[in-house]
Amino acid sequence: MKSIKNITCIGAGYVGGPTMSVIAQKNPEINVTVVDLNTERIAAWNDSDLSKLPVYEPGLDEVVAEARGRNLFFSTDVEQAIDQADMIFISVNTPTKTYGKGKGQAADLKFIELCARQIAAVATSDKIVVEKSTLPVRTAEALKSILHNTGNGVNFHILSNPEFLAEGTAIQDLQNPDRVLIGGENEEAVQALVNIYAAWVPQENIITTNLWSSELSKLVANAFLAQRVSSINAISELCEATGADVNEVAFAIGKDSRIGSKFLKASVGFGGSCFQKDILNLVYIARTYNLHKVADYWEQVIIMNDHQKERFSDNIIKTLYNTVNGKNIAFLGWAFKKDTNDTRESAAIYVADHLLDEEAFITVYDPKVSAEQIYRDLDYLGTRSPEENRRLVKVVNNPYEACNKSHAIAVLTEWDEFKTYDWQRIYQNMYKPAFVFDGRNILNKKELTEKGLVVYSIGE
Ligand SMILES: NC(=O)c1ccc[n+]([C@@H]2O[C@H](COP(=O)([O-])OP(=O)(O)OC[C@H]3O[C@@H](n4cnc5c(N)ncnc54)[C@H](O)[C@@H]3O)[C@@H](O)[C@H]2O)c1
Ligand SMILES: O=c1ccn([C@@H]2O[C@H](COP(=O)(O)OP(=O)(O)O[C@H]3O[C@H](CO)[C@@H](O)[C@H](O)[C@H]3O)[C@@H](O)[C@H]2O)c(=O)[nH]1
Repeated sequence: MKSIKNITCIGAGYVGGPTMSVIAQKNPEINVTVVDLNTERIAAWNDSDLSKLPVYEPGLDEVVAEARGRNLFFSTDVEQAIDQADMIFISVNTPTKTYGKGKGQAADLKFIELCARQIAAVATSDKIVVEKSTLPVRTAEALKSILHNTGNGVNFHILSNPEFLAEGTAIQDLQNPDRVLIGGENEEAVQALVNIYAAWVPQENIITTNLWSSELSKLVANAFLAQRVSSINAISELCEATGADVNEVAFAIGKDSRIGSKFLKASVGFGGSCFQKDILNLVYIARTYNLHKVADYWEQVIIMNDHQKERFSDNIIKTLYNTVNGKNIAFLGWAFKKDTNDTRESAAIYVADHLLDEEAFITVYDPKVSAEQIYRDLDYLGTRSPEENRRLVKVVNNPYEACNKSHAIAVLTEWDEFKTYDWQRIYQNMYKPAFVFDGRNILNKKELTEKGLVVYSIGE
């Protein structure tokens, strides 16, 4: 197989953009073109002002500055990029289906299929097609079927190469991955992709498996990670009932090297575009194989997460004397975790929706999320009219303004800056008792209590 000179990635989102930037940075001799149908997104990737990149990730601007225009290109010309490429990554979205069979659980593969059909229609030379998107196990079979039936004599090899980066630490994760996973049948094709990663990843961290193990491992990794969060969140409720402290319990059990200390932070519930979607997908797959006990087991991870979000907003309502009607609740944070502008499935959306049902007024401050995005998230739920969402929810650029004249503050994202605020000043400008609900256990409860605030944390 000839060496790879041109890579194309279809999908310039949270995965395609950062992943290809790092591949281009580490392989200056390979031309990497990232294409997307979304012209606005591509324009933002090409913006000379690096603060306008469509994805906020610490360190991403530097990588883009180094590679863009040299061997990293962003374009809307999907067909040309497909035709030129030796290797094509498919990194498009695979959301949960919102219609038809499998609605609410199965992954919607229409974007993936569209890519395969477009590759089949355009390709005039042999290609390696890499599944970068997270996909149900055995999706490669469907891709093969579409690509191998073009009748135009072009050969396709399909690889699975799931991405394990976490948002907020994407560049660090990409530059120093715990492992790179490559699944495939054709040894030369596998080796071609190994070579690309070997430019910076030690060989022992590049794992090769069969296609199905690779596809399934991605879903399983997310299920295991999310399961740890739901497990500690389940224990947080028991801590609140018994006088134990979940932070102490997590620390104590995490010291056992068999358990480990990571991913044991109790919270208002996990969010993000992946955990829920991928577990629902795993549950759906298990059910299609009639493995109902397996499906029920993993479904509990989601059930517990929904319960945790609901418990958080219920506690706010209960503490505020059983009504938040007409009261001002300040939200610190809207993103699903710190250091990202991504809000997909953020716990903040569901907590807000619950409080708005109770006719609270909410003022949101998030250092990276725009007002348009916050309203889009609420409108998407369809619980109330867009006008009503705008009447009840205000978005501000200053945290002190958000907290001013509030009856309660809810911390929904663990942004570092929240810890360094002048909490005395915040206290002075709030209605009393001045309640704080720390959904991330990041604030210094003792200090805030001394200043007069009444602080509720998770699992304490
Ligand atoms: N976000 C993460 O942290 C993360 C991490 C690992 C894996 N994943 C997986 O990676 C995949 C992509 O996730 P994402 O967060 O980057 O999604 P995203 O929505 O940010 O980006 C997907 C992009 O693909 C584009 N697209 C869709 N169909 C297209 C087509 N036919 N031609 C050209 N462009 C097209 C969309 O316009 C969009 O910009 C998903 O399967 C996801 O599960 C995501
Ligand atoms: O101890 C913890 C750890 C995480 N979270 C929450 O869990 C969610 C997910 O966090 P994280 O996993 O750090 O971010 P993601 O970007 O969603 O990354 C996950 O999902 C990606 C998409 O598939 C995978 O690539 C990553 O490996 C996997 O960590 C966030 O809301 C976090 O606040 C907690 O509440 N407690």
